[in-house]
Amino acid sequence: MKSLILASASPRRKELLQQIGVRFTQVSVDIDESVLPNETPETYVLRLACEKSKVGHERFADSPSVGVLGSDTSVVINGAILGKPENEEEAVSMLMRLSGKTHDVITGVALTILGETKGLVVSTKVTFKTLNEAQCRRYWLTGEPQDKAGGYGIQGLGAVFVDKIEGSYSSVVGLPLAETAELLEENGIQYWT
Ligand SMILES: Cc1cn([C@H]2C[C@H](O)[C@@H](COP(=O)(O)OP(=O)(O)OP(=O)(O)O)O2)c(=O)[nH]c1=O
Repeated sequence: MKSLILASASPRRKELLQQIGVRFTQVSVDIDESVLPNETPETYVLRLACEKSKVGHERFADSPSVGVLGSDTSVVINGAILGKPENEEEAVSMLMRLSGKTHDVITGVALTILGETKGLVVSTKVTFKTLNEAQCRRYWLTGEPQDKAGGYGIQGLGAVFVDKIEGSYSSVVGLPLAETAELLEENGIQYWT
């Protein structure tokens, strides 16, 4: 049987993969997440997902049949990529940019196995209610925006900002489950075990 490694430090990706009954081990990998000049958001998240998966796989060079899954999530509004906010001002400005508008949450997923890396990108539309600055500052104090793309968590306290979602909920949280299950199955890794 082929085994799977999740190359991620994210507790949410771990929970999502557990949710569909995949057996795996989690390892964290550190890569440079800077955006390259002229890189589109889709190319960016796919490149990072592939890098996380390849860097993770290098650690298992002796076992090429081990599958390594990497993933990356970004929030995109009017073509601009929003990563994780570094401070309160950045978080408030990100959230006010998303206020009353529809943005895309894009997640890249990649699997490296037997010397090959296969990847995909899933895009989901999220529409925010109108927010005010005081609310965004109060939200920052909860500690939730700090480690999340776009500065919010749909699965947590940030759910109150969301008016509508079109597409994959799990992809917004960090791992599109339907598409990931298909990618794993095509490569001989089971879910629902
Ligand atoms: C929009 C949104 C993002 N996020 C999270 C998903 C990702 O974990 C994070 C974006 O950062 P990523 O760089 O994609 O992932 P990560 O640093 O958490 O983990 P790793 O690189 O080790 O795999 O934002 C939510 O949890 N909820 C949301 O609603």
